[in-house]
Amino acid sequence: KKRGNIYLSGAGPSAWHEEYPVAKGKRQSPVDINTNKTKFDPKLAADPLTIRFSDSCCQSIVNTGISFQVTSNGAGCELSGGPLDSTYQFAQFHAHWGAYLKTTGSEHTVDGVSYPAELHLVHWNTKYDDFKDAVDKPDGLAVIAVFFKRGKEHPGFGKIQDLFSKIPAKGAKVNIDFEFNPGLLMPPDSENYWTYLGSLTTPPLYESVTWIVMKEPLEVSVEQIAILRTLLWETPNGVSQMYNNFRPPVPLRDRVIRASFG
Ligand SMILES: NS(=O)(=O)c1ccc(S(=O)(=O)c2ccccc2)s1
Ligand SMILES: [Zn+2]
Repeated sequence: KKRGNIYLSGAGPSAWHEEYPVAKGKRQSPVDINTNKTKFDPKLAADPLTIRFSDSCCQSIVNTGISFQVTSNGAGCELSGGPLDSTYQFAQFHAHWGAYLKTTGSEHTVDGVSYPAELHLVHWNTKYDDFKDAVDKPDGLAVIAVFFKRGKEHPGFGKIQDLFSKIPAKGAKVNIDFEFNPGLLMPPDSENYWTYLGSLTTPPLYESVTWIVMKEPLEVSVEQIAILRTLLWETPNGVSQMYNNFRPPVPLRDRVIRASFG
C-alpha cells in the first residue's frame, strides 16, 4: 500500500504509467479543449442529451482519500441521448480542485485555461449488469463534468459541504438524510457541451468514459472553493488539507472533441 496518496506519492500523475501503462494510452483524460479544433455535430442537437435527477437518489457521502464522493442508488437518475447510444444510470459525484491563491484545479482546460475546480457526475451503462461490470468497458461510463467558477454562493452545494466536517479521514462515511437533487449542480444552460471518448482521470485510468463537459461553469463562492480544501487526506508528512487532487491534461492523440453547439 503506497504511503500517502496517488497525487503526492512518487512523482504523482506523471509516474502513474509505471503501475498503469494505460496512462500513456490513446484515449486518456483529461484533455485541453481547444475551441478552434472542436467540431459542431448537429446530431448532438438533433437528439438532445436527457439528464434526469431525482430528490431521493443521494444516499451517503464518503471521504475517498482523494476527494469527497456522494454516492447514489441511481433511482430516477438517468442520462441518455446526445452522444450516448443507451441509458446510463447515475452512480456518484465528486470533484477535483487546486491550491489556495492558485488558478489551477480543474482537470479539463478550455483553450489552456483552468477553472478552480471541476465536478464529475459518474453514470454507468445499464446494458451491463452493474457498475462494476461497466467500469472497464469502452462504452461503460458517462461522466458529466461541470466547471466551478468563483462568483455568487451556491446554497445547494453548500448543503453537501456542510457534511465535510463529518468525514475528516479516508474511509469516513455518513448518510445523507435530507433530500438533495444533483440537478442543482447543473449549470443554468446545460445544452451546450463538448463530448469525446476518454478515460477515468485517476488510476486504474480505464478507457471507458464518454465525457460530457458542460460549456457553462457553475458559480460557487470563493469561500466554497476554500471549503473544498478543508477535507483531509494522508500525505508523506501526515494528515493535511486536501488540494491539487487533479490530473493535468494529457495529449488528445487521434481524437476530435465534438460540440453540441455552433
Ligand atoms: N475522475 S473520474 O470521474 O474520471 C473517475 C475516477 C474514478 C471513478 S470511479 O469511482 O467511478 C471508479 C471506476 C472504476 C474503478 C474505480 C473507481 S470516476
Ligand atoms: Zn473525477
